[in-house]
Amino acid sequence: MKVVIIGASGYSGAELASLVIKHPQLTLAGCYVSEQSLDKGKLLSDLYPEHLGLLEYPLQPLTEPAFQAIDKDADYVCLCTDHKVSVELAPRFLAMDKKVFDLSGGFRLASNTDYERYYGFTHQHPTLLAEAVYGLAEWNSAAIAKAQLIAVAGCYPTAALNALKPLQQAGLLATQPVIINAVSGVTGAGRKANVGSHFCEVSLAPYGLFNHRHSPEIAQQLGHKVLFTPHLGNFSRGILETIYVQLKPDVSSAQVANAYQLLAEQPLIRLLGDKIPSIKGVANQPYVDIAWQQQGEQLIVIVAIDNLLKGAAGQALQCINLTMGLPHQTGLVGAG
Ligand SMILES: NC(=O)C1=CN([C@@H]2O[C@H](COP(=O)(O)OP(=O)(O)OC[C@H]3O[C@@H](n4cnc5c(N)ncnc54)[C@H](OP(=O)(O)O)[C@@H]3O)[C@@H](O)[C@H]2O)C=CC1
Ligand SMILES: CC(=O)N[C@@H](CCC(=O)OP(=O)(O)O)C(=O)O
Repeated sequence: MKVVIIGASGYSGAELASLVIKHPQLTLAGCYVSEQSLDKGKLLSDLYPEHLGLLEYPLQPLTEPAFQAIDKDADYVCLCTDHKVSVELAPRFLAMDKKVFDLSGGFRLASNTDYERYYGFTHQHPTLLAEAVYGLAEWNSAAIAKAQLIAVAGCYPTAALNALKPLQQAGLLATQPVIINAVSGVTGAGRKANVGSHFCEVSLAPYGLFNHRHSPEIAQQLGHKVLFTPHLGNFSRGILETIYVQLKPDVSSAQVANAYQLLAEQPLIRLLGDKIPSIKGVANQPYVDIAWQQQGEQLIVIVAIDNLLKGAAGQALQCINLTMGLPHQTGLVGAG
């Protein structure tokens, strides 16, 4: 399959390019940036010297001739662009009958009202919200395999949902909101310059209190209320979430362990038992690491992912694998 990446100069786009190029059954058919991009014409490896010798791909401006070339040459289009840009671009590629993998939040929520409230824009293609399949690979694999538009799950939601869905499905959550405290590395904020993610400014601080766009995404997919607070930490990549769960009365530790057995055979999920997940354990890895401890009705779940891999490019590749009938981990673990 031939894959093009729109927004290839960004952190998630470049990560995805580096995965596609090593995948045994994919060809990287083009790397695109905006028509006005300061990076157009540069090689991806000029921007990311760690990929020297691997990503010698020119960054092409997304012009009308580029759209025609994509129509002719590509099977899959990956949008590694801002939400609003993705909302504009996806219908164009869907009309060309391409499969579209959108890494933004542009098609993840069901309601246009939530776009206005949490994203600050009115969705221009609300009918596609019902058509888009949520790309949380372990939980939605059958629908992803058949979908034309995949809304790859958000980074914080990927960690939270893998940690909480087993408990929710087993009916173990009490009615109180689940409290999610999350810390992300700075690549989560994207590559372009901005004071908030400047080296000298970042320490450790919460943001998006009560109104982060991942709150409705997690609640919608979990079917349970959450109180989600992200923090920005002074490291490059990785997300760690400490999640406080009130269990229903008399839920035993065996019931909790049984609930997580649902994930035990998943190749990209690691249940760590009595080891504690950490950023170090997942940085540059495609896995979700999960562990928990229980005291009576209180459960603390710790979950960690790499925001650019399982939280973005890795999960996008996992979704591509599913549409091709390949195992989840092809191109992500070992020789594929
Ligand atoms: N970083 C992360 O950890 C994660 C990011 N995501 C999502 O993925 C998307 C990309 O994020 P990230 O990689 O961090 O973003 P970056 O800001 O690092 O990259 C954005 C990319 O989009 C390009 N771009 C901007 N405007 C256009 C346009 N009109 N047409 C084509 N290309 C354009 C940029 O290049 P240029 O401006 O030079 O044209 C750049 O290549 C976002 O929606 C984000 O929410 C999802 C999960 C995790
Ligand atoms: C540290 C940081 O700024 N993180 C971003 C989330 C990462 C991202 O781009 O979000 P999606 O997974 O929804 O695409 C934020 O809080 O908006």
